Amino acid sequence: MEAPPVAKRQIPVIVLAGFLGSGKTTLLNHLLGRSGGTRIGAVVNDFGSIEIDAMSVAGQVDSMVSLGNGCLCCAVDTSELDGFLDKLSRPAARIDVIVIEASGLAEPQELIRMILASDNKDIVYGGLVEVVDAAEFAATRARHPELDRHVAIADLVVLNKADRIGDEARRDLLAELAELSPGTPVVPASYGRVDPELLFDRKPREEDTAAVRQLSFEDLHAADEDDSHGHDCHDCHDGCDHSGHLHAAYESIEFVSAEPVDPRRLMEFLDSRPEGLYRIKGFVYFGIAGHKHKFAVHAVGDFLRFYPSSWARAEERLTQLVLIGRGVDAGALRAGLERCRVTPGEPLAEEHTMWGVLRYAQA
Ligand SMILES: Nc1nc2c(ncn2[C@@H]2O[C@H](COP(=O)(O)OP(=O)(O)OP(=O)(O)O)[C@@H](O)[C@H]2O)c(=O)[nH]1
Repeated sequence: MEAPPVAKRQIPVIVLAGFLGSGKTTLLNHLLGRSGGTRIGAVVNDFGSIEIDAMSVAGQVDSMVSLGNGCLCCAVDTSELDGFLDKLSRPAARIDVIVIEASGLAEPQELIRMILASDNKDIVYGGLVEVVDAAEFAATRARHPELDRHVAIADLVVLNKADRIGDEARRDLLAELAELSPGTPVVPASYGRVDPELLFDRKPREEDTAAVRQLSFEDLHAADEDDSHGHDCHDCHDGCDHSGHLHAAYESIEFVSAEPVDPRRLMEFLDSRPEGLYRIKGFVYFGIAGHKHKFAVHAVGDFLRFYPSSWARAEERLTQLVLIGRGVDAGALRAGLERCRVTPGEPLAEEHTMWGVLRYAQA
């Protein structure tokens, strides 16, 4: 008798969602660092056209496709996402699990719908992980009741930034989340440090031979560069209705400067940021003696941190910022950032002007 055909294992596709700044990239980087022998393919969706998330993940994984400038959740049809999933599920990529990091304004149910509608037989929907910012959840939920729905459909809720709240707030939040999504596991975590086994089966690490080398970002990317262009909702003339989407009311403002940025002027800008400007992320180059390294910057609501790190060899010294907010005056914000630029011929500020920045620095 002929043996029954062995079912081909399908690659689970996990959606990693959560509101702006909740800690999705941090969690994804944690997973990538702790994946053992499991090869993770990542799809990263930045809201702004400067791909800050993609840059923050790229160093950790080489099997990644990146989609900037708009929410993947409102791609008109599924072919764009299918293209990404096809690349990552090619046998040569030897990927075990695919994680889609949604933009902080994406509608997870739309992404799930797209995965379920995919023609790709090599993949299977692997669940929704919703990251919740423990410190901001109450305020965010009040502004965006839609978030309740995201939590309700999650398969796993990560109550992130647990380090920023006390025991009582934690108990209250756990009770609230249990009410929103009865029966769904909720895992408190700091800096996204969850056990990867909660999301996928981890394989023991193989020896790093050429044969099992991860596909390089370029391998995947260069094959079809055009595929990496996102569908920008702001330019959407397809008649699809995104008005109920979280991102409908938000806009992103980008700033790039090859000239160094003046630390005092930047701190003045940051200290006076308007309330509607919920999220700032990117990298800053101050160029001041003793502080020439790369400063990642993150603002989430009132929270502000700089993270000094090294520039990659030959990396261009650039300041690249994405600001995301609603009801903000984009022109005024752009003008404010322009004032931070050190103009050609202007002497660089002295070292002590970095103090304002260093107060918010975290190693
Ligand atoms: N205190 C604290 N900060 C955290 C934690 N997790 C993430 N952060 C910080 O929160 C900020 C935002 O984290 P990201 O991982 O970039 O958040 P994100 O959800 O990917 O952000 P968007 O892509 O803009 O929606 C960064 O400054 C992180 O270092 C945590 O558990 N505790």
